[in-house]
Amino acid sequence: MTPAIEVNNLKVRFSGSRTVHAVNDVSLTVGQGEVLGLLGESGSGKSVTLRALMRLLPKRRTTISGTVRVGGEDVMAMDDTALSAFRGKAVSMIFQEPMLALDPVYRIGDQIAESVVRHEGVSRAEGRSRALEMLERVRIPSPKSRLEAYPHEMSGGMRQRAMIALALACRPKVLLADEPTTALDATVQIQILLLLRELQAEFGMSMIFVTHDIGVAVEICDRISVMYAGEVIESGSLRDVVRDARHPYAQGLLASTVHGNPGGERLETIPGAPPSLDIAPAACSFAPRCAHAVPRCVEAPPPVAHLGPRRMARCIIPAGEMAAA
Ligand SMILES: Nc1ncnc2c1ncn2[C@@H]1O[C@H](COP(=O)(O)OP(=O)(O)OP(=O)(O)O)[C@@H](O)[C@H]1O
Repeated sequence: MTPAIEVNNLKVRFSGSRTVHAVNDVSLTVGQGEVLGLLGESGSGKSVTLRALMRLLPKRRTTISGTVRVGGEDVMAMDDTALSAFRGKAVSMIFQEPMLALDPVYRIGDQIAESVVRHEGVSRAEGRSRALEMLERVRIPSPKSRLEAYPHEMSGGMRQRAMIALALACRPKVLLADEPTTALDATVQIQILLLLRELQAEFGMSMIFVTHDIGVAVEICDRISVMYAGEVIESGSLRDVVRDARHPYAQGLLASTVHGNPGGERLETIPGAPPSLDIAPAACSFAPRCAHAVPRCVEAPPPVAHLGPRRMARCIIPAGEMAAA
């Protein structure tokens, strides 16, 4: 079966007052109906990767290479007309800040109806009835009267639900979620995660879910790719990565969270800071912070250890090359 999303060797570089190698050779595959978590600390390139998939990056001073296929379609080859049909119909995106998706000057019902009319060519009345159905699906209280509300008249959690209703109104096959629950308090966060998981299963959507929080990833993801300094350094099933991470950075990231450390031992932090992204990595980006690093780690790119079907780590230790180094 064609994967829902296939990214190969994606590279994104920004050049302005300084050069930023934000995404370095990222490859990802998301199966139909699968939820992939993109996990990593701030600045590791998660959002840029997600935006590249929808071609939402600024055109000026941005260099993108690699291939991106969504539902088998070559996204990099799409012209503006194809892109605007693709966004919101085949693939939708939700954000931490709902006002990036909602227009402050239009009523919620009109925004959803307009999107359905534009993408599906249905009548205005049908668009309105889909808007009502979607507000009901995301369990917004008093959905009929909320059709007439402006975004600023809603609470944060309700705006988040309205954004999800808008994103899913045209039943996209793929949903890209960029930390959609990070700004919410814990109770609302879990409600929104459960809602997303329910809608994902019901609509059979594939998803990439960006988060820096392993606790959130555990609630919603089937698979995990861990990013560090613009690279995917480990991928596998949620269970494999959380229980048996093989890359020293992934191990450190998990040991620094309660979820990765169920024994309740003292939480550890990783000493040092991520590297500057002004040059493309020529060796292991984590080596300067890695307790296991040997000279080879700073001299050449790390080998990719294939640890099983759809399971990999980019490090000499799982690759079994430590002794030879
Ligand atoms: N338009 C841009 N121009 C220049 N640099 C950018 C641009 N967008 C992102 N960057 C840089 O690219 C790098 C990766 O950013 P990205 O937003 O993908 O990180 P992230 O992992 O999503 O972190 P966060 O969770 O903080 O958003 C960062 O160094 C960021 O400053």
